[in-house]
Amino acid sequence: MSVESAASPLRYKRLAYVALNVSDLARSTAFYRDLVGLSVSESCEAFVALRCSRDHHNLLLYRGRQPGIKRVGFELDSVAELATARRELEALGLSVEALSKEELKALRTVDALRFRLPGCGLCIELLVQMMHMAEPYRPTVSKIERLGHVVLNVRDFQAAMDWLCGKLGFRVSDLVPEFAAFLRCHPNPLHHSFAILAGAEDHLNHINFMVTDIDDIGCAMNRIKKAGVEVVFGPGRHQPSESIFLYFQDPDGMTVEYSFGMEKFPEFGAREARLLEPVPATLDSWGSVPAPGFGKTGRIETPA
Ligand SMILES: CC(C)c1ccc(C(=O)O)c(O)c1O
Ligand SMILES: [Fe+2]
Repeated sequence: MSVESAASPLRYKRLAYVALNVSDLARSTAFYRDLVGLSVSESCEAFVALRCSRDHHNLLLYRGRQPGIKRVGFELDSVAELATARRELEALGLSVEALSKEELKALRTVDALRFRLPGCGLCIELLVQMMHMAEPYRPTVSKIERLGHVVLNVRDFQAAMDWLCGKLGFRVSDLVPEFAAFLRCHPNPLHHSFAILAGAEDHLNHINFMVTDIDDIGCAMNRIKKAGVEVVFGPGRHQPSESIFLYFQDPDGMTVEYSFGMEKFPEFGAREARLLEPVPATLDSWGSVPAPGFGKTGRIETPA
């Protein structure tokens, strides 16, 4: 299995936000605010916007018939880079959607486009400049550093790899052959902002928030258990990114991860992707075992 990434004109600044469909907007808003520790920037007819940074939103919650992932947004550096990305995506034969002025205004974003990842159909938004809020994000129950990554299970692992790394400019940081690929959105230095796992179905596996302190992991475990929320994996340490982690379930059963620590890569001269042994210790060197509900719930929204 190849771990090569093709040179691509697509250059990502960072993972900016994830949009989820939830069955009960008020219940999920309370969960992500009070237990996860995000702050609500806005609640409008279409969505609730929450953040863990100066951005207007790092998480958007939409009322949806089936819980799952609606889209994921990556920020690019400039309007010029967005124009390059549009040409590149169209040259790849993808159908690129422009956002209406109204939607850009509602999303507090200068410009953006959307396309779907062939295969699983995930809607990917590329955006430029989300509004910075006047007030800094004030951590509450946990010192969240950023929205860290999004992980999907995909039926056709190799096809997803070919698109993401062969055409869309993601780089492989680590590969567990035929099982998992941890991808960085080059030239962003984080070990992974996106990952795919081989699965029987296409679905969301989990979303991740990175915390600034190991105590945030320990305190979260007790806070979450006390609230009657199921811990579905951990605490433990991942070998790929070297992070310490804890996974728990949101009110719809979608999996949320907190992690502390992550390897960073330079833009040039980065180490090669490693081939990691497909054994449980690769995923957790402390030896915890995922519960049956880990990473199971979350439909990928595709057009009706
Ligand atoms: C168990 C899942 C797929 C996993 C494995 C490794 C890392 C990491 O190295 O950071 C993750 O974040 C994961 O979610
Ligand atoms: Fe993760």
